[in-house]
Amino acid sequence: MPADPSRSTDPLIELDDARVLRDGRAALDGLSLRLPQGRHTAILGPNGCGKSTFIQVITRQLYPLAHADGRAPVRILGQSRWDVRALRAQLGIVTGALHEDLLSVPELTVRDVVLGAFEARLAPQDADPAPADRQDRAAAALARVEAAHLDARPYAALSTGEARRVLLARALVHAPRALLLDEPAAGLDVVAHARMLRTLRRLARDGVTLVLVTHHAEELIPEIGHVVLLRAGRIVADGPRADVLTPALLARTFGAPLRLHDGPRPRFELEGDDADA
Ligand SMILES: Nc1ncnc2c1ncn2[C@@H]1O[C@H](COP(=O)(O)OP(=O)(O)OP(=O)(O)O)[C@@H](O)[C@H]1O
Repeated sequence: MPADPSRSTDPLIELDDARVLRDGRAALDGLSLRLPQGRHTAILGPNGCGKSTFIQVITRQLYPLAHADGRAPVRILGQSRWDVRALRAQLGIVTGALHEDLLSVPELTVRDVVLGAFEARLAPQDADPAPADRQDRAAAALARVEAAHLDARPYAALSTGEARRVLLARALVHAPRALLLDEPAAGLDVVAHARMLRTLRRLARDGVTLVLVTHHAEELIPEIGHVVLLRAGRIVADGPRADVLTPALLARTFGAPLRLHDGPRPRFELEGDDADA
């Protein structure tokens, strides 16, 4: 990362012909993408299109093949190499995989989970108790997502909706400029779902850039003005929301006649779908 990445005006995420093989097959097949700071973007596509692979590339759990000419296939804020801790301070990440990892340590409290972000670990280990400024920031991050009351609860005992808010607080504790969110409202009940979308809208309006990776239409909150459609590890379309979410491009992406009813509560309609069939 640069000496002071907080001043960088480089694109948030750049992929240059990124190719990732899994079991010998291309999960990302020459993906080129440029997501600038300040633009809320959704990466949308069906199961298996490469969304999780994309996230794992950003979190450095997977690496694209190197280019023969030395070009970097992935850059974040202009850097092709980055330290995980420095990255988290710029780009908070909320994924189901992180949730699973946190569940593997049953004694963690919610406060531990948020404090762990300062050390890029599941739980804090540097000092016990953590320094007062970190405690204050953890409390503020929990309050920001209306989860202050969960502070002392065991993370493993939370409901899905509560845990999702805590993950969001953990991602926000560094006041990152951007959030990378993997299906942030999936699996939540109707109230938790609406609350999560409301929180995301507020964060977007507060100036946190959102990069949302999803196949759920309802997560396309109005602040998302740019959409990238992905199919089989390739880009089908990349452009302004209204230009991209067309029946023709959605059909090409999902392989079926799909229409988006856009608006405050976007939803997909599969044409010809008959509940009695
Ligand atoms: N651990 C793995 N080993 C081998 N192949 C994998 C692995 N994980 C994913 N793949 C393959 O890589 C491709 C992209 O998968 P990926 O999980 O990135 O898609 P996705 O869009 O996140 O799907 P979903 O919406 O179902 O989570 C798929 O063809 C998938 O079968």
